[in-house]
Amino acid sequence: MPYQIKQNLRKYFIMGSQNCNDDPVRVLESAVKAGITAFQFREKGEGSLTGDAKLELGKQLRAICRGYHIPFIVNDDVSLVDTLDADGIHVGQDDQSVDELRNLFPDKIIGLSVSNASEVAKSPIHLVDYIGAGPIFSTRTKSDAKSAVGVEWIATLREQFPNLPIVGIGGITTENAASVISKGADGVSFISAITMTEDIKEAVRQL
Ligand SMILES: Cc1ncc(COP(=O)(O)OP(=O)(O)O)c(N)n1
Ligand SMILES: Cc1nc(C(=O)O)sc1CCOP(=O)(O)O
Ligand SMILES: [Mg+2]
Repeated sequence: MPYQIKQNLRKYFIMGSQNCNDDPVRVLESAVKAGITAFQFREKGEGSLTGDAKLELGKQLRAICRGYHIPFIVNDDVSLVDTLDADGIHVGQDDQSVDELRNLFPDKIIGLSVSNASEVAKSPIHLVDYIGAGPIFSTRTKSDAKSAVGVEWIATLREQFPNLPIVGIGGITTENAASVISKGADGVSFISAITMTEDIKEAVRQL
């Protein structure tokens, strides 16, 4: 794996066309130029693309990440991993199992969401490359998001897993990102902090 996962989690941008008011290709280009360290293609939810249109957008976004040497991770959609030659996949508790994914993709990055202790207890944490912890703050971006768990969830995970790469997610903004890092996260992941800002360069700098 050519990436140093902890460093690459530092400013982890997630996005699909449904999140963007502007052209998603331009949004990602601005974000990578501004210094994001990883990208997740999450074409999901109301207004999202499907079929060939999703694939075509994925190809364009994948090419941008390749050009800037940042990991391109797909959300949920296992079929896209090989088709887009993604660097990895992010799944949640209700998606394809990590055990199956690790068998399918021994050398890819696998990220898993965990929101509470019981999810941790039933997850094969030893098989994943990083965990997404959240929602740390309340979010309006994901309609089925759980209730906010707060920054203490990061501290709890860090105590239990001193070396595991951890990224916070959910409601993370330029104002609160530092509080997530201060509790032990390796990085922050965010959608609206970039897709809803007027100034992507400045938002990435502050994040
Ligand atoms: C980095 C990161 N963390 C958590 C999630 C959420 O994944 P999931 O619970 O599977 O929800 P969806 O994103 O699939 O709606 C994530 N995508 N990325
Ligand atoms: C995709 C996603 N997953 C979450 C989780 O808690 O697992 S919260 C979330 C949405 C993050 O968007 P924003 O940065 O705009 O709040
Ligand atoms: Mg999922």
